Amino acid sequence: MNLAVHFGAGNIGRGFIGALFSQSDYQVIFVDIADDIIQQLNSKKRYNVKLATDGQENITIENVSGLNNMKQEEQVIEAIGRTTYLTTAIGPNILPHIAPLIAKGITERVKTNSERLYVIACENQISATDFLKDYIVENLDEETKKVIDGKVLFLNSAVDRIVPMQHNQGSLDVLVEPYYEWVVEAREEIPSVEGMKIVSDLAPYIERKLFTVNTGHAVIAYLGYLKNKATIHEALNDNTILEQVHATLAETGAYLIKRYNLDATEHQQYIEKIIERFKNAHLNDVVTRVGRSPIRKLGPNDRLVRPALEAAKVNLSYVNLAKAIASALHFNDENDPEAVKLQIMIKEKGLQAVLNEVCGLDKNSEITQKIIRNYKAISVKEDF
Ligand SMILES: NC(=O)c1ccc[n+]([C@@H]2O[C@H](COP(=O)([O-])OP(=O)(O)OC[C@H]3O[C@@H](n4cnc5c(N)ncnc54)[C@H](O)[C@@H]3O)[C@@H](O)[C@H]2O)c1
Ligand SMILES: O=P(O)(O)OC[C@@H](O)[C@@H](O)[C@H](O)[C@H](O)CO
Repeated sequence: MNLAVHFGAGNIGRGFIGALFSQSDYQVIFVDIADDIIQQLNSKKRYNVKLATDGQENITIENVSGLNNMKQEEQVIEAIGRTTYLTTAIGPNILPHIAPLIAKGITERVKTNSERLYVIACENQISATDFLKDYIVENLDEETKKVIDGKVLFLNSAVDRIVPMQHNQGSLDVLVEPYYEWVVEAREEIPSVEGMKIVSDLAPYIERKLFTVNTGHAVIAYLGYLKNKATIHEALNDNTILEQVHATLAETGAYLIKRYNLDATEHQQYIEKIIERFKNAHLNDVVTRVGRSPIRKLGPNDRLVRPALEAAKVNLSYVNLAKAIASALHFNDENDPEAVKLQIMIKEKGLQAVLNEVCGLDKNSEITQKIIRNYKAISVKEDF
């Protein structure tokens, strides 16, 4: 049986990527720092993926186990030595922290194993695997750096499945939406995994996903948060929020259609399908999860700022994206370390400096001015 080593036994790890490997007859070793999850994986050796539908269908996931990367380094290195795939779903900010251990695993592996290793970061970030590769290479000695070409293949990917926070403390089971899409960029044949779609150019897929699913999600989360809505589906019941999502996705859509020569009707259907996915009340997806890590989400290459900048470059509207950015700057969840940090930064440095430092926006640019105007409008009047 082939092996897949997956870093991050969280929602996407167990509910999507690990599950697909298991269903494709791979043995799956999850690597995580959460002791309770690792212990349960090793004692139960199985869990259920539950579909967020009226029927709540169950899929049993087997051949799974776990390792703690902080406490079981040697075992992780040994597993990397014999795995076919090494995947992650851990959050883009965590990739630099797991890279040293992966580098150790690769260093040992290439000494004895000539089989190719396939590395895929499954994160909501453009070129996440390229970033992971750079972090890993920084941790390799010169000799290993010379031999990894051809022995380790780093493949970028786009992952799409809504997996909310789980409200089942003590259980490994994961509630997921039925829809999923996993697109991997590869220019040669790679070992097959059920549900993995191979493309030669990922750019249109990842941009379409990030700037539709994740931009739309962010708009609902940040406006929902401002209007005291607990969940995404509840926020979408508010017509002003629903209208704002449509208006913002019309802006990202205009950019995507122009940039990738998409069919406008098909893209509109894609948008409608995604908004229907957001309405799934079985998911009970809280706005604080979807809005989490606002500093990351406000980054220059992420779901809000990048499409606004791209739209501006080609003279397309970004009025509603500017509103979304302004609402993200108001996200003040006290349980979210990045939200807390962002609010302190705004207080101490001012909005213009934060837009420059966090979003990479020029202090005097038109987009900065638009965001500041919207930010102030929200401060004085919450319904906009
Ligand atoms: N949940 C979704 O709907 C969804 C969909 C598509 C993509 N994603 C992306 O997948 C990634 C993971 O998201 P998630 O929702 O599964 O998050 P999650 O918080 O449920 O899972 C992350 C896991 O990583 C583990 N972890 C954190 N730091 C670690 C470390 N240093 N070493 C080992 N393990 C560590 C955590 O313990 C946790 O189990 C993110 O990049 C996210 O954007 C999520
Ligand atoms: O995971 P994040 O924090 O980048 O974004 C939050 C949600 O938008 C995201 O997890 C979606 O549920 C997911 O990307 C759907 O495929």
